[in-house]
Amino acid sequence: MSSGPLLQLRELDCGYGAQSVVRHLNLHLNRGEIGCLLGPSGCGKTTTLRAIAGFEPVSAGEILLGDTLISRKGHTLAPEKRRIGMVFQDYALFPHLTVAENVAFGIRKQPDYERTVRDMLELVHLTPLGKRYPHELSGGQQQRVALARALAPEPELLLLDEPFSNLDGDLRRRLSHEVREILKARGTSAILVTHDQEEAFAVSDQVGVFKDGRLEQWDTPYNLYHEPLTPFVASFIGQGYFIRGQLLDPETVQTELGVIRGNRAYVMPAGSSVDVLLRPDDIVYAPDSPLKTLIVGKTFLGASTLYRLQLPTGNQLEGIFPSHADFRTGESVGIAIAADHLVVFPAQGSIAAHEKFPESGVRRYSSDI
Ligand SMILES: Nc1ncnc2c1ncn2[C@@H]1O[C@H](COP(=O)(O)OP(=O)(O)OP(=O)(O)O)[C@@H](O)[C@H]1O
Repeated sequence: MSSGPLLQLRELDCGYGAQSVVRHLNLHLNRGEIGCLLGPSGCGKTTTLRAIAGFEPVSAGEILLGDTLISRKGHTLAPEKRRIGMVFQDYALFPHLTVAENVAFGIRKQPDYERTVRDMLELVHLTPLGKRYPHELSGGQQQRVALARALAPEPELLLLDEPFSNLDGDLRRRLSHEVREILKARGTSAILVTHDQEEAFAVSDQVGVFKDGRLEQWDTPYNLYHEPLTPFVASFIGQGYFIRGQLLDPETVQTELGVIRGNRAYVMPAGSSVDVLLRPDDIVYAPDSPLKTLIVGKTFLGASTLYRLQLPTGNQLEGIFPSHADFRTGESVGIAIAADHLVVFPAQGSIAAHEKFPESGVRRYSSDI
């Protein structure tokens, strides 16, 4: 299999009629990779997916699949000519066809289609259920049939639109891992749309975080968490708090927790007021540390415990400690900061800051809350 970009979106604009939804979108997906479009409701994920599938025209920019230009303004290659498969949230199986007939639907004209159907059913672990009808299957089984049906014609790219959102907790997690394994085993490239971060991270190699029709960052899950490029990505991905600090030099910040030194250099002038991102795993239990905090909340998570910690100023943070170290609310504990991926942004309210925080798993200045 050749590597290199399979899908390229260049300066893409698309929407509905005169309404522009997605603007200046650039991304590329290499062959064999799984990408994900992640973001709050209404930010344009499904619109982008539909443009890739060929269901919506584009108003500027272009989409390439391999070397073929499949969309640009005034030209939309028909969906059935794109070699792109789709899996939908509601499975969209044909109710009057059996499982095997559903899987065979797009390949019936191929001479050895029966063998392909058998292989596909085996791939998705549904061999014994080939003669059943969709209404005789669970939600997870129906989604596996939809996956087998989409993979049977060997698409170059598979698009999955919120494929697990009708399934609940545990099944959702299991099926998302299973789908990743199946796609990886076949080397199938895919783009998944979801608003569930855990699912995005479990399935994808690259994740794009959308905000208001713009892609803020297209990156690995690790980089999105540890090296967010914008305050929105920092707050949308993961949990944590922003605390106020002052940049001492490109890698060092003075905060109420003392001096924090990271491994990234910031180009803002020394003395700049900054917001420092502290995630729960940046705060470590350190019994001998002079830095003491008061435990004001506690959530037992099994292997670890998430503590809400109050600083002497009244500001709060969250810290995640191994659950062997068990403390009660009201106790004082020593902490240290292990934020080698130091993430800072111009302080909100300062001249350099221009971002708003519309929603977040990350909060700022917790004493304000
Ligand atoms: N058929 C349509 N006609 C006009 N506007 C639409 C249409 N479909 C979606 N929109 C609008 O386009 C914007 C983006 O919608 P889209 O479905 O792409 O968002 P999304 O990120 O997939 O959201 P969600 O997670 O809720 O599915 C929204 O403002 C939505 O109201």
